[in-house]
Amino acid sequence: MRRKVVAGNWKMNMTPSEAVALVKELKPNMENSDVDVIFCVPSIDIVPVVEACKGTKISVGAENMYYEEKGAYTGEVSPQMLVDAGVSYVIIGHSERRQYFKEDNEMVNRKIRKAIEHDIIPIICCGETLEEREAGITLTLIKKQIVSALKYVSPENAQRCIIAYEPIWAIGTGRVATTQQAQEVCCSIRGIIRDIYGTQIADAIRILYGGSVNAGNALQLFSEPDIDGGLVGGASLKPEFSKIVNYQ
Ligand SMILES: O=C(CO)COP(=O)(O)O
Repeated sequence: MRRKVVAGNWKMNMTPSEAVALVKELKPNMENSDVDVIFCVPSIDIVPVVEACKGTKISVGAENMYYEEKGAYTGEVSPQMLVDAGVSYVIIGHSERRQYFKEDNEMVNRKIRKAIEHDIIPIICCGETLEEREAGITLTLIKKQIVSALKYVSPENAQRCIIAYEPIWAIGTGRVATTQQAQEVCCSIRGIIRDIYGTQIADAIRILYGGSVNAGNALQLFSEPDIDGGLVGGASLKPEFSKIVNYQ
C-alpha cells in the first residue's frame, strides 16, 4: 500500500519571518494526519522552517537545486547545502522553472541524478500546456518528460522518487483537472514506469496530482487509484492546507 503524500509548494512567497509564523499556525493540525507532509519552501526560508518543524513529522523540501557540487555558480544552491540545512526533498522540473528559467529535460535529469546521489528525494514534475492537451499530445509529451527525467536512474532509486503530474493549464488558475483527467494521466505515468522498471517499482512509486488542489477537491482526487496525494501551490499558504492534509 503506497503512503499518501501532501506537499506544499510555497513558490516565491513568504519571507523568513512569515514562513515561521505560517509553520507555527499549521503544525498543530499536521500531527494526526496519515500522510507524509512536506513543506517545499524558498531557499532563504529553509533554515528557519527546518527549525520551526523540529519535533514534528513534517519534512522540509527545496523548490530547486543545482546539479554541481560547489564552485563558481553565482546564485545557485548545491545539494550539500540542502542536506546540511536539513532538507530531504527537492522539487525538480516544475513547469515554472521550465518556462521562466529555460530548464530542459536534460537539465532536469542531471538535477534528479544529483539529488539522488545526495539522498534527497526528487519530486519530479511533468505536465502539458492547454495547447498540447487540445492537440491530443498530452500522453506523448508526458512520456518524453518521464523517460528523460529517469534516464540512468536505477530501479531502486526510481522507486524512491515522487512524480507530480501538474497540467500547466490547471496551475494557479482555479481550473482543476477533472478527477478522470488526473487519474488517466497518473495511471499512464504508472504504465510508463512499468514499461521501464517493471510492476514492482510501478506499484511502489508515488504519483501526485498538482494544479488548483484545495480543501474541496482533495478527497475526490486523492481517492483515485493512481493518485497518491497532491502537490499544492496557493492553498499550501493558507490554513486550508490543514484540511487538505487531513482530507479523509
Ligand atoms: O504549481 C503547483 C504546485 O507545484 C500548483 O499550484 P496551485 O495549487 O496554486 O494551482
